[in-house]
Amino acid sequence: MPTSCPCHGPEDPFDGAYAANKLEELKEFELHEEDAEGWLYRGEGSANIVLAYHGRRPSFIGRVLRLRKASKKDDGTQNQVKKEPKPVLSEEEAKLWREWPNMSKATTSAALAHVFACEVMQPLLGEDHVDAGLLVFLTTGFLEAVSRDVLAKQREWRRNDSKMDMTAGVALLITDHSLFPIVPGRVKDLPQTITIEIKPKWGYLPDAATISEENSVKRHVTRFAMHQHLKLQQGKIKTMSKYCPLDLFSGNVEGIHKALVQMFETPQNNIRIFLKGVEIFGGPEDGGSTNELMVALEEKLGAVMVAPEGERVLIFQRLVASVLNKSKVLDQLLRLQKLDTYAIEGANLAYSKFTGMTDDAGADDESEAGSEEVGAEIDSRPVSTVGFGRVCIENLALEPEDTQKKRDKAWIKSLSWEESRCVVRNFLIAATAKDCGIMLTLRPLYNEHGTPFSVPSASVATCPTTGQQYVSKIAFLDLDTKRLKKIPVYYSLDQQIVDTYKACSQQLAKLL
Ligand SMILES: O=P(O)(O)O[C@@H]1[C@@H](OP(=O)(O)O)[C@H](OP(=O)(O)O)[C@H](O)[C@H](OP(=O)(O)O)[C@H]1OP(=O)(O)O
Ligand SMILES: Nc1ncnc2c1ncn2[C@@H]1O[C@H](COP(=O)(O)OP(=O)(O)OP(=O)(O)O)[C@@H](O)[C@H]1O
Repeated sequence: MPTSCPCHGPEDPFDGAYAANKLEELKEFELHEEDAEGWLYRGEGSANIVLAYHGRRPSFIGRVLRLRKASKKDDGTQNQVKKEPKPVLSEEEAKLWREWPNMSKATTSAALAHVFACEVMQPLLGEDHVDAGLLVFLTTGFLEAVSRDVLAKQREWRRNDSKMDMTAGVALLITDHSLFPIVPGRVKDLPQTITIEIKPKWGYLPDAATISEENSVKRHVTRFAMHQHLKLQQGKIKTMSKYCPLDLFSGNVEGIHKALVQMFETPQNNIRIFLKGVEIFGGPEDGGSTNELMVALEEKLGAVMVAPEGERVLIFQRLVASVLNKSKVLDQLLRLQKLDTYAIEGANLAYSKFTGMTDDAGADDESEAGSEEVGAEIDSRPVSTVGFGRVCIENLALEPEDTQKKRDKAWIKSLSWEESRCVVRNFLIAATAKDCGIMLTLRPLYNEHGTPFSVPSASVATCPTTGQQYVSKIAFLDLDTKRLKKIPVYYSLDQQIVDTYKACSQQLAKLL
C-alpha cells in the first residue's frame, strides 16, 4: 500500500477558496496520524461523517473527507481494507447492476459509493454537478486523532446513534462544495462564500396503476407530508414541516421561492446554510422555533449582500430561487426520481421475481411460458442495457412514458426476470435521487473595494432584487447506492406512512 505524502507545503490556506489541485496527485494515498492536523468536523448524516480541511497543505485545501460510520445497522466492517477483500455487493446485486461491472469489484462501501457516483449518477446528473471524489487510505492513528474533534462537535443524539468507525481503512476525498477554487496569489480581500444545502426529497405524486385502492391517498398527498405524521408520532420531529416538495420541483421560480420560504420556517434536515463553510442556519437542536436563527442569519448575510438589514433574508431567498430555477438541476433530479415508474408496489413485486429466480436464463423461460400475451405488450426495444455505453434516462427506461402509467400489478407479475431486474434497478437509482442533497454556493463577484474575483469554472448569477453579481456553482451530495435488501423495508415503510396518515386524517375528521 502506498504511504508517500505529497501534501506538505508551507502556503497559507486561502480564505474561502482553494487552489484547484488535480485530485489525481493524491491517488493511492494514505493518511497517517501526522496528517490529522487541520481535519475538522463539518457535518454528518445517518451513514457518513464529513471532515473539512482547515490546514495548510495545498493538496488538501478545498477538500472534505467523507468517512463511513459504524452504525447500529452496519458494523463498519464494510470499510475495512481486508487481507482477502470480498465484494460489497451480493451476487444478486452484482446481477442487478450488471451494466456497471466495476460496482461488483468494490470491496469497501466507500469504493462502491465512488463507482456508483462516478459511473451511474455523474452521467445522469452532469459532470459539472457531481464530484465522485477519490479513494484514500486511512490509518487507525489518523482516525483516532481526528475523532477527538468529531466527538467534541457532534450533536449528542448523533453520538448516541452511531460512531466513527475506527477500523475504516478507506474514505472518499471530495471537493469541499462550500468553497470556490481561486488562482493562487489572488486571495487578499476575497469576498466570503455562502452555501445553501437542500435535501429536497420526493418531488412528485406517483400515479402508477400498481398503487392499490387502499393507498390511493398517495396520488394526492406527497410522501413527504404523509411521512411528517409518522415522524411526529415516532418523536423524530417536534413540529410538522411547512415545506412542500411539489413547490420546489414546480419548475417555476415562484414555486421554488415558496418552497424555500417554507423550509426557512421549518428547516428540519431539509435546509442548512454555511458561511465560509461554517453552519449558520439549520434545524434547531431542540426542533423548536427558528426565530433566533433567522435574526442571526439576517445579520450574517450582511457579509455577502449589499441589501440593508431587515431585507436580506427575503432578498437571499429570491436570489437562491432564481439561481436554482435557471440552473435546471431540480428538473434533472425530478426526471431521475421518476425512474420509480411503477411505485414501491410494483418495484416490490419485481423484486420478488428478481430475487426468487436463481438462474436468469431459466427465469426468463418460465416467465414467458406463463404470460405470453401480457408480456408481448412490452415495447419491442431490447430491455437489456448491458454495454449501453454512457448511461442516460432514455436507455434506462423500460418502455415509453405514455404506456407506463397503465401498467398494473398483473403486468408487473408477467415481466421476465430481465425486465424485473430493470424495474428494480431503476427504482433504486430513483431512491438515490430522492434522498440526495444539493449544495448551491455563492460568492459576491466584487469585493467591497470593487475588485472582481471571477472563477473560471463557475457561472455568474445576478440577484433579481439588488442586481448584485455572484459567482455560483451547484453540486449534488450523497449519491450513494441504495441496497437491494432495502426494497422490502421501503415497502413496509410506505405502508406504515400511508396507514399513519390515514389514521391521523380520520382522527382529525372526527374532531371537526
Ligand atoms: O426513507 P426516508 O425518506 O426517511 O429517507 C431516509 C432519510 O431520512 P429523512 O426522511 O430524509 O429524514 C435519512 O436521513 P437522516 O439520517 O434522517 O438525516 C437517510 O438519508 C436515509 O438514507 P440511508 O439509510 O443513509 O441510505 C434515508 O433512507 P432512504 O429511504 O433514502 O433509503
Ligand atoms: N463535498 C462536500 N462539501 C461540503 N460539505 C459536504 C460535502 N459532503 C457532505 N457535506 C456535508 O456533510 C453532511 C453529511 O454528508 P452526507 O450527506 O454525505 O452524509 P450521509 O450520512 O450520507 O447523509 P444521509 O443521512 O442523507 O444518508 C452534509 O449534509 C453536508 O452538510
